Amino acid sequence: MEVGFLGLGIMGKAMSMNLLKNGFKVTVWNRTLSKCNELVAHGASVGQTPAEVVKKCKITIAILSDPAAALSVVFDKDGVLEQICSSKGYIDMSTVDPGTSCKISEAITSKGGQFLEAPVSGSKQPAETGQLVILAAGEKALYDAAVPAFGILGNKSFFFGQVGNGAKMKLVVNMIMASMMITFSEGLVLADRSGLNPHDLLDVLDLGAIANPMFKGKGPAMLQNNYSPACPLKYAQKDMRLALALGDENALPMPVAAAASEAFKKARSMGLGDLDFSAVFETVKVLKHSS
Ligand SMILES: NC(=O)C1=CN([C@@H]2O[C@H](COP(=O)(O)OP(=O)(O)OC[C@H]3O[C@@H](n4cnc5c(N)ncnc54)[C@H](OP(=O)(O)O)[C@@H]3O)[C@@H](O)[C@H]2O)C=CC1
Ligand SMILES: O=CCCC(=O)O
Repeated sequence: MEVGFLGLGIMGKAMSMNLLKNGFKVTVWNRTLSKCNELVAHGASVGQTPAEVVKKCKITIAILSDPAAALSVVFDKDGVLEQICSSKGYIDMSTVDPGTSCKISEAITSKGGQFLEAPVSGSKQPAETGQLVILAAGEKALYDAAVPAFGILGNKSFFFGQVGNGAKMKLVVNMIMASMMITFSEGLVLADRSGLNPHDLLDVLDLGAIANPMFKGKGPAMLQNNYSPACPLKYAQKDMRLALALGDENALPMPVAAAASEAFKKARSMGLGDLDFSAVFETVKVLKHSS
């Protein structure tokens, strides 16, 4: 099966590599074209534009930084819309808001194409090992056609019905994750300031009811000030912004998420946006020092 792949960042590079290694023919495109070279070395073809990729492939997958990037790749000159047609499908796996997804869906379907949103839960390592959780919604026939690819990229795929539901699910999950990261950071600092060993706290947490892969995976690195990016902080802040907007639309007060969002904004203002989102720990350390 031949698929197109747009966006070779942390996630897209790992995901397209998995498809290649598992027998898919893949044609890739990235805004910075030089990032295609590593995939070419593993057998990928390159399209010079998103339109060229769509022209060549029956199904094209994208995973791009944010709503502006997702829209640009579809609507701008040489974009997806120029070549999408009734025999083709477009799957956007970027984390965006439901409104952005619906806008892309309307444009694709108005030209006869099929559209699926399919954001993912899981970060760099699950992308590398094909262990993502895929949160799809939109055209069911395209979902069914994509199941073989999703089986390589992830260990579980969900289909949530109409476009927007996948985006909403992803934002709810990431809102919980980012809020947990703030509480975790405060706990680590509180343990330290009150005379406990924060490494002991990690051990205790891992044995109890709130043990989870995020605390276990990121905690030891955070205590060493190691924030090598798996999920860049600027995206966690983007996701909090989009999740709070979803809360606004539903008139839902979310005071904990709002406070967490402010911490991520603070971290970006400190220049930490390209580090892993666990670097928000630095804002908690600063606040606790100054009080
Ligand atoms: N990293 C993670 O752990 C996870 C990330 N996500 C989501 O997946 C998406 C991608 O994340 P990730 O791979 O980490 O991000 P990266 O920053 O590593 O990659 C971003 C990609 O988007 C491209 N891009 C940015 N702006 C534009 C634009 N205007 N036009 C065209 N292409 C553009 C970049 O191209 P270029 O190389 O030229 O800059 C690059 O290919 C985001 O929506 C993120 O929220 C979801 C789950 C986990
Ligand atoms: O969007 C980033 C999510 C990271 C994760 O699910 O571990």
